[in-house]
Amino acid sequence: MSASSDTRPPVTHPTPAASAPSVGYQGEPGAFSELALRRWFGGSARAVPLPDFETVLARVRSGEVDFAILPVENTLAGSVAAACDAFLRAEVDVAGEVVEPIRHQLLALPGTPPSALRRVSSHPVALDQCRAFLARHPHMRVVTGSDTAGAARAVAEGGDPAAAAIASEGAGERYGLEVIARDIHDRPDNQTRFWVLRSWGAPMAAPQPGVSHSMLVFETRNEPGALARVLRELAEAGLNLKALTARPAEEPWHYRFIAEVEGDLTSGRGAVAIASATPHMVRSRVVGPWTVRGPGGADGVAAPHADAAGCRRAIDAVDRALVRLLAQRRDLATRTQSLRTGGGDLLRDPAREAEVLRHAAAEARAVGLPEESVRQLFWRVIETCHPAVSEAPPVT
Ligand SMILES: O=C(O)C(=O)C[C@]1(C(=O)O)C=C[C@@H](O)C=C1
Repeated sequence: MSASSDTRPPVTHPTPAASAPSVGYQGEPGAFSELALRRWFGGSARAVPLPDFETVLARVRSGEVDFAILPVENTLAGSVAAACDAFLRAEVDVAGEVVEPIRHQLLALPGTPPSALRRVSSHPVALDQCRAFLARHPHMRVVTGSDTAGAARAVAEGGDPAAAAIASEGAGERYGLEVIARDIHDRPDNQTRFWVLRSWGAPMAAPQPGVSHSMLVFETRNEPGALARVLRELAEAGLNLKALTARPAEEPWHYRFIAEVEGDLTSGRGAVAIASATPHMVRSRVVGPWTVRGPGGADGVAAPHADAAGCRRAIDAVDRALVRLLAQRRDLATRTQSLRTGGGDLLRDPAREAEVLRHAAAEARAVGLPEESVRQLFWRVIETCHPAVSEAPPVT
């Protein structure tokens, strides 16, 4: 793989006309996909739980939901095959990517001693991330279910003290379960990548900062070197190959490849690479570009670490990102002010400030932060972005 530095302008990020988009996800409330969609869309988005990946894709394709979120790869369990296959069958666009830290908890009815547990259920991809824990507890029979939060709900509703589920702490809180064993995933830096999907042709809005990523979906001729020739065109264009996924095409022993690269395949050297690779491909389509958010993503938030020094480095990275976001916010606020006043004196808008504080409080509630404290912090944020605004916050 070759390194690349992306100096192109920011990727255009989709935002639907409505301020609170609807976002479909597979699973039940409390699923990791719901956490991921909150990271991308914030607390005000309407999360729409759906039974399976096919339904998620069908809903976003038909426009019944504005966006969808799809788990595509986990650092321990690898590609989420069913999600990739559903994506390959649907004509949808990737609008963004979220990298979400995944922390699994063993959940059971409150007061259950660990020795009483006989059965543990969860999504198979989640079970794959907790292999060492499950191997250490062979007295628990492993049962696969259709999602983590659904498994937690079933334990709560079933009332069986021998039953446990593996799911997020949030799912445990939602369904009134207790954490019996904490952080049981095989590595502390466990993460999943999710694609944010939209139907082709959905409106695009404000550009987002960050490195753009895009993908080539293709099939090759069944001949020696066909895949290597396509990949060489990408490498020679200086595009870093981030992930290569192979899924079976319908015809026996034929494959469909998803090559994800850092860079834009729709313009410049990326488009030239695609033109050169075309003779080596049977079918192909380019998807994206999009930006990445979350640990290891383009917004610079660091991954979780096992030791305190690693955590502090991660905190430092988060703090740097926060300050950069503040500078970005100040620039936007300054521009808003000048558009509102036609370049005149700074003018406060108490109604808008109240709205900003309300949004921040809603966001805080969604991620479990103390609302009042975040509200006050945001008053200081408005102040910091506008030194001229320094009075007490409006009462809402
Ligand atoms: O939204 C605006 O009109 C702004 O000027 C930005 C902003 C803010 O920082 O959020 C700043 C001052 C106004 O009183 C209201 C909001």
